[in-house]
Amino acid sequence: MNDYTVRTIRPDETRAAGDLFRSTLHLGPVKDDEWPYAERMHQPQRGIGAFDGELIGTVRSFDTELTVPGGTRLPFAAVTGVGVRPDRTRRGVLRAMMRAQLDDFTTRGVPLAGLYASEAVIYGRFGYGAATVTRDFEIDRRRAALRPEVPAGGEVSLLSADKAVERLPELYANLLGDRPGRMTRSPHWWPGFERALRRAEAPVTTVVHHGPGGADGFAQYTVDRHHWSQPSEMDVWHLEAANDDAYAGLWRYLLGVDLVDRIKVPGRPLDEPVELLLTNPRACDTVSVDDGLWLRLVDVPAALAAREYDGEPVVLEVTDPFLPANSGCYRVCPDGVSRTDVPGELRLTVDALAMLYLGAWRASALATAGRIQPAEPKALARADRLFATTVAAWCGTHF
Ligand SMILES: CC(=O)SCCNC(=O)CCNC(=O)[C@H](O)C(C)(C)COP(=O)(O)OP(=O)(O)OC[C@H]1O[C@@H](n2cnc3c(N)ncnc32)[C@H](O)[C@@H]1OP(=O)(O)O
Repeated sequence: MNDYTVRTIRPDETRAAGDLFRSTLHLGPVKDDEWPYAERMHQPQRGIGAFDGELIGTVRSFDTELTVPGGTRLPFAAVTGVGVRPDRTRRGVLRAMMRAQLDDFTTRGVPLAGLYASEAVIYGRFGYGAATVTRDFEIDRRRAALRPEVPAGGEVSLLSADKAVERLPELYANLLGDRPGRMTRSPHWWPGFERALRRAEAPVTTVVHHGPGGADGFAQYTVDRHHWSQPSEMDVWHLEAANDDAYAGLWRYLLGVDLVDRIKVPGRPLDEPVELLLTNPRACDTVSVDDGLWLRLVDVPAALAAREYDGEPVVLEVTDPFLPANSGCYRVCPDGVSRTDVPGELRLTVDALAMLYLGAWRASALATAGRIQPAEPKALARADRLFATTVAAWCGTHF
């Protein structure tokens, strides 16, 4: 029996909800001078709390859009702030909040939701699947020289913190492109960016790349340098380029920053050709490859219909225990997606479908792991082709 209730967080409870979430991550309450930023990150009516007399759990989201293969952008609920008080865990509080939140997305007609998972074992049961894969890499700057044929790039210029806050939202929107998994950054995302920029311990540097058509890329980084005799590290927080020239120009700049020994770049797309810029590709080390965005197809027919496909039809039999209206057979082909009574060729749960959806995982790889059960084994090769994408799925926006 549940001895708690789940309801929408009131505006006067927002700060307590934020602090509860922080405490579950072993962080202290938000400081008074940071609250003006943090408050703007909470979209009204999107916070959910569990109460048993006191607030014991919280989850929230903000509205944005996600690019799906083919370039269409779908409404997307960015889920964050998930936490349950440690003296109330493992009694179904998260499950009850996920129920309320996914029901709310369904009622409001939001086809996709996603999150970054603190642990990879939590969200599959609610239908979320790891739908992008990211790479962290590090460059030994002292060994990294650019190959002669690398494009020269354009001019790179510094941007003050005030100008970064003012100009980057529009610049980011202009260079978003159509890579699957990319998301628009809502007015509830940028305050976190501003807080990080203005409150960081080390100075944050923002640079913009200018091509023939104007600003077409930017990067942001800090340099950790304690003592002249110690190696110093650059941490690249953001690197966005609309084209190859901007990408090369930004790397030419970053590799040229003085008094830096190592450049650390987390959470990048798998197909980023950074090694190919270097005369010695081994100056770049992959440090880890991890799950990135966890995606939830809230409305399976709408989500399947919105993306592009290539190749021959496949019939998928999808099971969604948490949102059973999604369960059923779908005929998927480049001409469209329709529900069908024809028996499914490939059986899978909705979290595995999310792993397939942006093209990060091949159907045959999911079958190898038992995540897809093929009633018709030949359908795997067709599904591999149908769901393949020309560029790797990548979100690049942490929330
Ligand atoms: C998107 C984000 O914000 S990521 C941040 C997530 N937050 C954190 O990691 C903070 C620390 N952890 C917590 O606050 C909590 O442990 C939570 C939110 C992860 C889980 O909350 P709980 O109320 O304990 O989850 P609940 O009791 O509803 O569990 C639901 C199911 O998930 C499982 N589960 C929940 N958390 C975990 C975990 N950390 N590891 C393994 N299994 C877990 C439960 O065993 C249960 O399994 P079942 O479906 O077989 O019954």
